[in-house]
Amino acid sequence: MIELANINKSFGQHQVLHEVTYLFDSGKVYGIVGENGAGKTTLFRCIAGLETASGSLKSDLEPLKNNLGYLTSDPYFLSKLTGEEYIYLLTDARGKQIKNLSERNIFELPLKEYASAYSTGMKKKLALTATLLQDNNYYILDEPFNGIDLQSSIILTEIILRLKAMSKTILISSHIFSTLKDTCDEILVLENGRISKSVKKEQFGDFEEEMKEKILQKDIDKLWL
Ligand SMILES: Nc1ncnc2c1ncn2[C@@H]1O[C@H](COP(=O)(O)OP(=O)(O)OP(=O)(O)O)[C@@H](O)[C@H]1O
Repeated sequence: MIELANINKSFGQHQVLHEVTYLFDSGKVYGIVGENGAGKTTLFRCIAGLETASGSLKSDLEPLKNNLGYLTSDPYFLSKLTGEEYIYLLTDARGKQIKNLSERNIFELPLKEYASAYSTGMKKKLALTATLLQDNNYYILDEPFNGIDLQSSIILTEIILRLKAMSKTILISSHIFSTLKDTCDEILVLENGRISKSVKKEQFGDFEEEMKEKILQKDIDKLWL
C-alpha cells in the first residue's frame, strides 16, 4: 500500500503537482495516463524520494524507497560498468545474493558487455531485470513498454501480472492504452498535475472510446490547409 495525501510540487514558480491524494492498494496495478508534461514522472520521482514535495507519503513497509523498484523511462548507466556488474550493484544494495545469474537473464542480455553501450530497449530490460531481482514490494514503471521489442513486451505483461499475484503494488505510466488495458486494475488520469479521473477495469472500454472521441475533435485537417 502507498498512500499519498495532498502532494504538491513546484519547480520555481511552476506548480507541477496539485494536491495529489490517492491510496494505492497492494496486489493492484495502477496505470497513470496524461498528456506530455502532465506531471507523471514528477509524481513518480516524488514517490521515490528523488524530489522533495509537500504533503504526506506513507507505505506499509517503511522506508518506501528501500522497498521500491523504480524503472525510469530512460535508464542511465555509468560507463565501464557491465550489465552483470550493474545487477550485482543493485542486488547487493538490498543484501540479495544472486545465484545463477546467467539462468535468470530472461531477456538474454549480453551481461559481460558495458551497459552504457546497450541499445535503448536493452537498457530498459537490464534496469527491469535488476529491479526484479532486487525483489521489491513496490514497483514504479515509467513507460516500461517504450522501446522494447514485441517478445519482451509480452514477457513484461506477464511479469506485471505475476507481481500483482504476489501482492505487490505497481504503478505504470504509458501512452499506449492497450498495454494498460492488459495489465491494470485501475487507470488514473493526471491533468495538469491533478488526478482528474479514476477509471476501474470494467469501464476501460468506455474510457477508451471517450478519449478517442475527445482527441479526434481536434482538427487534424488543419495540417493540410
Ligand atoms: N527538474 C525540473 N525542473 C523544472 N521543471 C521541471 C523539472 N522536471 C519536470 N519539470 C516540468 O514539470 C512538468 C511535468 O513534467 P513531467 O516530466 O513530470 O511530465 P510527464 O507527464 O512525465 O510528461 P511525458 O509524458 O512527456 O513524459 C513539465 O512542465 C516539465 O517541464
